[in-house]
Amino acid sequence: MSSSSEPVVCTRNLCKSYGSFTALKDLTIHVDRGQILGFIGPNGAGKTTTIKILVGLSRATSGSATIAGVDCSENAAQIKHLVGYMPDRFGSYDNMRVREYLDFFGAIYRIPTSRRRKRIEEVLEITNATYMQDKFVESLSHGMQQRVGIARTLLHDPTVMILDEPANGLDPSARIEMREILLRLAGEGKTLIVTSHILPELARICDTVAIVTGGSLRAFGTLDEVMRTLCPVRSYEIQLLTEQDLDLAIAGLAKALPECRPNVSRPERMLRFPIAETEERLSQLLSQLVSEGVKMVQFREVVGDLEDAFLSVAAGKSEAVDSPHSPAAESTAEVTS
Ligand SMILES: Nc1ncnc2c1ncn2[C@@H]1O[C@H](COP(=O)(O)OP(=O)(O)OP(=O)(O)O)[C@@H](O)[C@H]1O
Repeated sequence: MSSSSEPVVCTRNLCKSYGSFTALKDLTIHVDRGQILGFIGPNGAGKTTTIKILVGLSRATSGSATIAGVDCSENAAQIKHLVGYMPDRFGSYDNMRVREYLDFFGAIYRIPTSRRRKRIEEVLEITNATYMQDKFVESLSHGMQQRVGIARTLLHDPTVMILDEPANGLDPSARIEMREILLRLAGEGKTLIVTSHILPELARICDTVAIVTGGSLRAFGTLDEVMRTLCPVRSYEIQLLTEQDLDLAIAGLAKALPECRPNVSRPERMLRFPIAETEERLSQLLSQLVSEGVKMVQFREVVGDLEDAFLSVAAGKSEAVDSPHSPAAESTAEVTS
């Protein structure tokens, strides 16, 4: 078992080939206890391949994957106790009430009958699903089914939860509820890996993100690190008090950064421009405008989002991350762009 300071989930140079086809190349990522990793990639990127290895359903061709220090390929039985996996499809369970459904899975997890009833109550409470217990599973809305799916995944109290598209198909209020449940689970010490195509949703809950395409890791780090590395050209906007200030700012910008081509919106008295300069150059620009008496209402970066980062990767603007061998070395986004 791992010590509490070690990452709970750890893959090192993980590779998977199907015949001559390589589905996963040198994937090295880690997730600490109580953290949420957003695992992102387009269709066919290698997410399911990775998840199958992590849950002990598939053996890596080379490299290693461990959960709480237990090798996922060598100790599949132990891994099943450590991991709870929620697939993106609920499955079909005719004529089964929620409580019966959870009891059925409790039996599969070999939770003794004497403890099962109490555990079912606990997981229903955690997922705000107690009121559904006597409803037929088939009669539940998609959002309700997703919560019951999480309750099921929690039954055997796994250390790590892997959730495939938990927010898919949920309406905005169900998404908020799902987000709160996931954050609560992480707050209670569960380690979560979440895949999603709804990137703004992931951005709100993830501590770190890993972006894979074509079986290779393209970015890994905190959201901020990934954004900075994948989107080095930042967007700034300056809002001026009057039109006269706007003209002064256009002139000042042309003097300080002649290569910069701002977009001018006179009705908003706003200048917008992309910039790859250092913080120091930006600070100089700001000081210069102030010293020239330009009255500004705002001078700010327009922060891009995870979708921008993902699209820049999907468009092939970045190369695969050089997988570091030591997880401890990974405090920043390991991306080469
Ligand atoms: N059993 C298999 N035999 C051969 N190729 C496979 C097998 N399983 C997966 N692949 C291939 O490996 C690649 C990665 O597939 P994987 O299912 O991991 O992608 P994914 O990121 O989960 O995609 P999606 O978002 O569509 O589920 C794909 O090209 C897929 O066709």
